[in-house]
Amino acid sequence: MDLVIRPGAHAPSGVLEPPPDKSISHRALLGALLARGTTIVEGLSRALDVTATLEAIRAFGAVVSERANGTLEIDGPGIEGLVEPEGVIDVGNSGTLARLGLGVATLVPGLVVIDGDASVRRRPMARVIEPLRSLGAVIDARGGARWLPAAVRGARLAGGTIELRVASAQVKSALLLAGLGAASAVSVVEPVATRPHTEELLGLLGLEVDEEELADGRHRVSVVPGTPRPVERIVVARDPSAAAFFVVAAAATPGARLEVRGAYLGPTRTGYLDVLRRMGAEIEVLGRDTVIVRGAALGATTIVADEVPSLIDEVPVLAVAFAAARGTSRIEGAAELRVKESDRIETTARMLEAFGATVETSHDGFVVEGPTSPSGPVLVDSVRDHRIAMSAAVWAATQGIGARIRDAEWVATSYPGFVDDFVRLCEAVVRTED
Ligand SMILES: O=C(O)C1=C[C@@H](OP(=O)(O)O)[C@@H](O)[C@H](O)C1
Ligand SMILES: C=C(OP(=O)(O)O)C(=O)O
Repeated sequence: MDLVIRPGAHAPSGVLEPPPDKSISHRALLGALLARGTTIVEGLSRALDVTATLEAIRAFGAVVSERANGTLEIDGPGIEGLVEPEGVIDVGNSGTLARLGLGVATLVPGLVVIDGDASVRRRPMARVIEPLRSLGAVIDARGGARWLPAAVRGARLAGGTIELRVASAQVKSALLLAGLGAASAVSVVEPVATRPHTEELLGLLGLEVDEEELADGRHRVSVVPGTPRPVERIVVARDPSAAAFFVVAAAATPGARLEVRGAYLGPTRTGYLDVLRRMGAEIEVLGRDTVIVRGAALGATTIVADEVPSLIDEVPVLAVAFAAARGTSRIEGAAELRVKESDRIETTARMLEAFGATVETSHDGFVVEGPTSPSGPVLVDSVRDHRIAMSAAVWAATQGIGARIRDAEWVATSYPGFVDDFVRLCEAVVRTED
């Protein structure tokens, strides 16, 4: 489906309550699965990636019922009661479910086969499979244990310390979840701290989780194996990464004002706010979860490797801010972008070029010469990557130009209500075409 945006929209303004956080939603469901008893999950994301996790926990033995008010009541079998799924676990487009699912599968007695769509089949799995195997997991996968589909045979793992080369919350999470059934503690050392949602969940489930900042700047997290106790209620915070499309567009437009309410604002998720601040936008955080954005004429900046985990999913839309800013902006140390839903170094560059921007890519980042003054209409291929589609839509709106975004239905991967929020906040007139 193509999204056709008529000329005449404007930068987002008003109040945004972003959708529920995708990362936290995945964890809430896995927590409800691994704790034996009933958990109420409030405000779960309806993103397709999370729907895949909901199906997965059902296949592992959770019983899920939806209440009239939209909250979910989940009866989890607990680690001891996990069941061997009848069919393949289909992760769809979700790298998070693929990686965390490999960790959980080691706890399941019997065989678990995990597969996903064409994009997930291209994403690296050795980064999870190799360390799990080193703890005793029995896993095989396509291409010499590098790609999905993968097959896991439940086994009791040994404890130990794993030192990761890539900063990945997904890999860390897979190891911590698998560690729940290990013979002794599992520790993960990551080069830079990544999002802590699995650690937060395990703490909520009454498990012992330790964290330490090492002298060389790395971050160590350990979990002591144990039985999760059910949490009565998990309330999912709103998604700062979904908010980012509108926040960046407002920040890059002098005179625009946007208020975002209810978003998770933990330090590993808000790197993009720091970047926008140093580019000149006025960003104010009120209380625990409200952000007021006032747009400005932005100046150029450089994003360096250590910051990347705190804004990894926001890079396609931050690239729009780069293109709008005066001067040369760059991002480096971001090779991880090459192994997301698309190769986001190349696909972000193509998206910017469709608007007339000057971009040069490197192996681990790109450089953008701004400012760009796009004239419409523009044609952007989303390459079935939700974040490319949404970044292009908000940029077209800030410029008031017409745009056609191919395969825009993929926004539902993370933000099913995106088009509604876009139409309301940007006063956009849109139509969809098959
Ligand atoms: O753990 C998570 O929920 C996620 C971690 C990130 O991946 P990596 O940490 O593997 O880079 C991010 O890109 C993804 O959208 C969600
Ligand atoms: C990379 C993303 O998700 P995942 O890794 O779960 O597919 C994303 O949402 O941008």
